[in-house]
Amino acid sequence: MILLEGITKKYVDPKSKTQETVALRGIDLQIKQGEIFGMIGHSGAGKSTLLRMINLLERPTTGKVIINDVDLTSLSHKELQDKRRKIGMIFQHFNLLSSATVEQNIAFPLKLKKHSMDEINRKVEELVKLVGLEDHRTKYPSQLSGGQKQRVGIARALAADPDILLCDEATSALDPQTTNSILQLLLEINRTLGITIVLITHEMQVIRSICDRVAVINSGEIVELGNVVDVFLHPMHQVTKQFIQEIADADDHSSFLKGTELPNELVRITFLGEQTYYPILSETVQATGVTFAIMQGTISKMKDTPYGQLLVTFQGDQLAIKDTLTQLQNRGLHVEVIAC
Ligand SMILES: Nc1ncnc2c1ncn2[C@@H]1O[C@H](COP(=O)(O)OP(=O)(O)OP(=O)(O)O)[C@@H](O)[C@H]1O
Repeated sequence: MILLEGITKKYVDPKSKTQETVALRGIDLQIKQGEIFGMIGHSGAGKSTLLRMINLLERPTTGKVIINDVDLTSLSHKELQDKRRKIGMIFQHFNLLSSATVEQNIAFPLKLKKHSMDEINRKVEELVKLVGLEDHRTKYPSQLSGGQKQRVGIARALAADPDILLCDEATSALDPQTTNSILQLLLEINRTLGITIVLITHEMQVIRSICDRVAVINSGEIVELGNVVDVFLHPMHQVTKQFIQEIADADDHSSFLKGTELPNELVRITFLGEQTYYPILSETVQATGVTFAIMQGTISKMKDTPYGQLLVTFQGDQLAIKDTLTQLQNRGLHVEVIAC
C-alpha cells in the first residue's frame, strides 16, 4: 500500500530565492496493493511532481510518503536506494541508453547490482519474451519504433522485480494503436505479476482502458477520486467533466445533429456491465407504449466493464415518456436528458 499524507510541494526559484511555485497542496492519498491507479490533469496540474513523490525523486516540502508501512522520508540515502529498487519507472521519452542494445539496456540495472552473468542472462531472456521483443534483442534504440522502445523501458523497469511501477506519461509519444498495445502490456503485467501500477496522463482514454481508480488533479489538489466507472458516469468536478466530454466528443458521431430540429429532446442512456446485453430499452417501451429513434450509439469498455451509450429521441405521450425514463432509471440505467 502506498500512503501519501499531507503532501505539499513548493519549488523555490533558484535565482530570486523568494519566488515560489506551489505544485502540490495538501495531498492525502491511498493507493492499494495490486491496483492500476491513474492520475489525470492538465499541464502544470502537479501530476509529475506527485508521481515523483512516490519514489522520492521529488521530496515533499511537508508530509509523508509511506510504502508498506515504511516512511520513505525518514530513510537514510542507502536505505532509500534499496527501497527505490522495488519501484520501477517508465518515461514518456523512454530514457534508454542509445549506445546499448535491447538486451544490454534491460541488463543495465542488474549489472549495477552486480548480479551473476547467468542470472542476468536468465532474467533478460524472461523479460525480452514478456515484452515481445524476441526478434529485436540485438538492435539499438535508434533501430526501434516508439512502441518497441517503450517495451524495452518496461522490461528494464521490471528487471529488479519491483512491487510498484510508476508510468510517467508512458504512452503520450505514441500513436493510438501503439498506445493501446502498450496499455494492454501494462494490464497483463499487473495481472500476471501483481505489480501495483501508478500512471499519470492527460488522456481519459488511458484511464478508461486500464485503470481501476482515478484521481483528477487540478492546481496541485485532488479534486475528484474514485472508481473509474463511478467517475465516468457521475463526474462531479468541472475539470473531470471536461476530460470526459473530450472522450465523448471523440466517440461521438452525432455532430450532424447539432442545430437540427428534432421532434423531442435527446436522451443519453448508459448501460453498464451485464445490462449492456439485455433488451431493457425495448422491454420498457413495449410496456409504456412510446416509440424511439436512435440518433447515435456506441459500445465500449471501461477496463473489463462493458458499457453502451445510446442517444435517442422518444415519441409519444409526454407522461408516458416521463414514465419510460423513470422505469429505465429504476432498472439501473443512467439516463440523462440533454439538449441538442
Ligand atoms: N523543478 C521545478 N522548479 C520549479 N517549478 C517547477 C519544477 N517542476 C515543476 N514545477 C512547477 O510545478 C507545477 C506542477 O508541475 P508538474 O510538472 O508536476 O505538472 P504536470 O501536471 O506534470 O504538468 P505536465 O503535464 O505539463 O508535465 C507547475 O507550475 C510547474 O511549473
